[in-house]
Amino acid sequence: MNSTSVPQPEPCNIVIFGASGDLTKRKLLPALARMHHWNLIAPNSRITGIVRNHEWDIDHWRSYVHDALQQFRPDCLSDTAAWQSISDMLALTVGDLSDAQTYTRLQETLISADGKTNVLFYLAIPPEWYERVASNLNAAGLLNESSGFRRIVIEKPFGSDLASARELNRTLREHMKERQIYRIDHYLGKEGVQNLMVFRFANTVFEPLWNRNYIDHVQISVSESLGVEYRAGYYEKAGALIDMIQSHLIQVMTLVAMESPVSLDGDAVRDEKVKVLKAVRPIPADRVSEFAVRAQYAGGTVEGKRIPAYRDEPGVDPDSTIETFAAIKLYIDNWRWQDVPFLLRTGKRLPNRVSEIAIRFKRPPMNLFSESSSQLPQNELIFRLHPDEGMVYLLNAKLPGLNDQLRELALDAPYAVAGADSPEAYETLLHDALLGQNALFSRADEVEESWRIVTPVMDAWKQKQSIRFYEAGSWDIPEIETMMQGCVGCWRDLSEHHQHGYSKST
Ligand SMILES: NC(=O)C1=CN([C@@H]2O[C@H](COP(=O)(O)OP(=O)(O)OC[C@H]3O[C@@H](n4cnc5c(N)ncnc54)[C@H](OP(=O)(O)O)[C@@H]3O)[C@@H](O)[C@H]2O)C=CC1
Ligand SMILES: O=C1O[C@H](COP(=O)(O)O)[C@@H](O)[C@H](O)[C@H]1O
Repeated sequence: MNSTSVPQPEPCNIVIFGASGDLTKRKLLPALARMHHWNLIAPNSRITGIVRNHEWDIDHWRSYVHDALQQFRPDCLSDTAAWQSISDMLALTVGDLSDAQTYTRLQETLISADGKTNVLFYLAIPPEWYERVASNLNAAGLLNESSGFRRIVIEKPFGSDLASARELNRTLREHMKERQIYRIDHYLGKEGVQNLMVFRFANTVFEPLWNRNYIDHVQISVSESLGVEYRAGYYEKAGALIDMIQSHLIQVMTLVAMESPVSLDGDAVRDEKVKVLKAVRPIPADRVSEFAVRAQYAGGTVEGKRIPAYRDEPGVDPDSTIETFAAIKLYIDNWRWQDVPFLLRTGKRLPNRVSEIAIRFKRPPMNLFSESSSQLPQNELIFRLHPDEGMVYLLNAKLPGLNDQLRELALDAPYAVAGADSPEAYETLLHDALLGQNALFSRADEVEESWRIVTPVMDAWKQKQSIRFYEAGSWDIPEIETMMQGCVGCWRDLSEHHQHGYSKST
């Protein structure tokens, strides 16, 4: 990354609640180490871990951080001086989240620089603790901004339905202002997702086509080969609809659909996203099966490995009807998008890991080349997020030679720039949170609207005592094809050979 043009945030106390947890180890510590590497953590900053295990002391915390980096970011340890400087930033507070003393002790660890005491609280803890921790922080005076900024980062899930999300937002705002709350959605930190906004609003070429006159439909797909891993407890309550669609996929959809914001200011961007969400047509409660499909993986083979059924995974109810695959069709009732389907799908234990956003254009009004092809393949613009980031534009061209045959031409533009080191989503988002830039974080009303959109589907699925299965490692979910009725072509084929955008999804 070219860090010379990237602003360095002010010195800050970065306080991690849940320092001994999985998210801290796999995502936060590696991200902080990389930010340190790029000089994006100001000297005189401090990283304070909060743990409840009284056997931990500062040496234990230091060696824990070292081990985490060894495992997930060994490059950040190659320079002894760099590690020493990270190690010098570390501080530890031991105490339970429910104990007022924990917050008093934390207060004592905070350091000031340049006359300010800035604090970013990262709540890497079970969500049922968010309200209580916010209340305890407030009671201890730790959210008062008289000596510097006080911001709080929380992780999804933001509630478990519309009512609980509203209640969470209401309670958090009893203790702090909305602008102090950073609801993280790591999809918004992905380079490929941010590129969507740049592509749309820094170019003139496609924006005139970006509407119902030219676009037939939009497909947003996140296919994972992994299963639920160690998170069955959480997943059994969430399922694919809430885990991925209610948050990440709907967020991505808003960036595809929104109008140009008046600026990149957080509220300017989020105002436009909320307008999209508010325009999403409610799914009729009695017709959910036309708009949404769910399934659960049975045993099978993924990437050459035998995989047990979801119901046989540790921590999963043997009769579980939780979906590991979900697809949903949404319409945005506004001038630009009237009657253009937005098709969102995601699942675990599918054949491979592919994420992409595909904009499928309408067919030409007539086919001059009918002798050589009965139906022209449709033009398609694909933003790839995984396995590699980039854009592909699928066009029809002439097959070279003395014939009038056509071929599909893929203008393939990888996103990576030789030698460039792209930031991970958590690096981008932590950097933004330290700078006070909240455009890539979800606002309360966005979260609530997303819950509103999925509520009829959640309700309908809760009432059903059965679920259909797909073999792990397969796309054997034919029901999703009926969602494509009226659309040009089929779902895109995400299998290995096609993932670079060369697919002929007729
Ligand atoms: N892990 C991930 O990839 C993702 C996580 N999230 C969200 O991030 C948050 C953290 O998740 P994750 O790291 O996986 O969870 P873990 O269960 O691995 O970690 C939870 C942390 O909270 C601490 N904790 C729990 N109760 C208390 C208490 N009473 N007092 C002090 N500390 C306490 C735990 O301490 P102890 O070690 O002592 O138990 C542990 O450090 C959750 O909200 C989750 O939904 C969101 C997306 C992805
Ligand atoms: O938030 C989550 O995202 C991951 C998928 O993220 P990706 O960046 O690997 O595409 C998903 O596996 C997990 O279940 C979900 O909670």
